Amino acid sequence: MRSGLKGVVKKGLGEMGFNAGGGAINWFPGHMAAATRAIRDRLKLADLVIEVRDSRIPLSSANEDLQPQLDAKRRVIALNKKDLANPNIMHVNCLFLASSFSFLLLDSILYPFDCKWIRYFDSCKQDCIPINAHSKSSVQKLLEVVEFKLKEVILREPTLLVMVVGVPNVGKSALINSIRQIALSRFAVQEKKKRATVGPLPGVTQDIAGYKIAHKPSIYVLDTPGVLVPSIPDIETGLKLSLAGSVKDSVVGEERIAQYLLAILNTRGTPLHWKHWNNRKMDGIRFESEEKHKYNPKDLRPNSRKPPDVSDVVYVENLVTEVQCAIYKTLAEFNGNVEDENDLENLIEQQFEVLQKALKIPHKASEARLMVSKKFLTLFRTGKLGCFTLDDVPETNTVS
Ligand SMILES: Nc1nc2c(ncn2[C@@H]2O[C@H](COP(=O)(O)OP(=O)(O)OP(=O)(O)O)[C@@H](O)[C@H]2O)c(=O)[nH]1
Repeated sequence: MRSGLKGVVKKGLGEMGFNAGGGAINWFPGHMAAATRAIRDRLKLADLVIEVRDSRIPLSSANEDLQPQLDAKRRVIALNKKDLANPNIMHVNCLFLASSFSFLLLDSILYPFDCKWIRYFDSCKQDCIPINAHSKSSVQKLLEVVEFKLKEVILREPTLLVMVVGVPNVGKSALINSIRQIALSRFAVQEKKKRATVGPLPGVTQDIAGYKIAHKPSIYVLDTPGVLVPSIPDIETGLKLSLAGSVKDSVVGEERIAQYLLAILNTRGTPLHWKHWNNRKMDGIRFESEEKHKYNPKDLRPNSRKPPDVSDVVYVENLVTEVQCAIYKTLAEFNGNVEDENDLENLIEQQFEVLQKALKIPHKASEARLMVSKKFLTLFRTGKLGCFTLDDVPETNTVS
């Protein structure tokens, strides 16, 4: 980890003060403890497990406590939300299965040179496929892998159980709904059409629910509540999980998560690339901060009865451009060293100020900083700021 970022992350420990012992980020409410026990029990019966992880954090979104049990099962890791991850390392053609399924491997020519994550999981002999749970074709590819892995068992078992597990908010329910849609069209399953509940906040699913997706043999998929480990190993993993939305915002605090995001962007120099994306627009940017918008922090639109002149899409596009322009300018004009903890903190403070303006949050708003953080995080989480992969590929296992 870069030194400036490390300092900010470390400082977060003291300032957040989650517990007297040093402030680890943990979210393990009662329902998660109960769900973890139930998942462990059901895992014994599962014929195959789809472990859903977040493509932006392929390692940090693994539930480490469940790994020994998952290692012993037929498993496919679905790296979901690939549309939000860096495409260079989550390329759409990067269906890569471990050597036991080598005949399904795509020709190596199809791999972009830096398809590092896919290569990493291959080096661990772990079947993995990047997906977008909302895309039928993407889920279809996952199903092909699942069916292939179940081929032997399908011949001898009348009923099969596929479990979908993962940390909160990685898209398990969205995936199950897509699987059911595909299955209903393919197998004409005679069953009342119930849907798994999908939501933007973590912890939506609190019960284990089964959905029949095929008959002869009957195949059931089990949706499970997202579960974290009782003790997240280090603060940076906790911050990454928070940034991806797997830890409830109130556990860490939106401001701290937004500061972490800014620290990542600055130390990676990401805003310097935004200049090129927005080159045409940047010249014409007008800051409209003096306009007094009543603001609803839950979404990105002003809470005004009169709709904005421009369409919603254009409004959000302009907002994104203004935000990117503001962050770019502060970084480009910054005389300090982003690798220095104090300098980086000063820069982030400046960026909070310009963000307030760019996000059109009134100067006197009592909770302006919180509103800036919420809006900024929403832009990141919806992919409006671009695609990011926050975890680094472990070097020791990377195939060169
Ligand atoms: N961009 C994008 N968003 C997704 C994708 N899959 C799911 N989502 C969104 O992520 C959020 C969480 O999805 P859920 O399916 O509720 O996640 P979950 O894992 O079931 O969540 P818990 O109930 O907390 O365990 C929702 O807003 C989904 O629309 C994806 O592939 N890409």
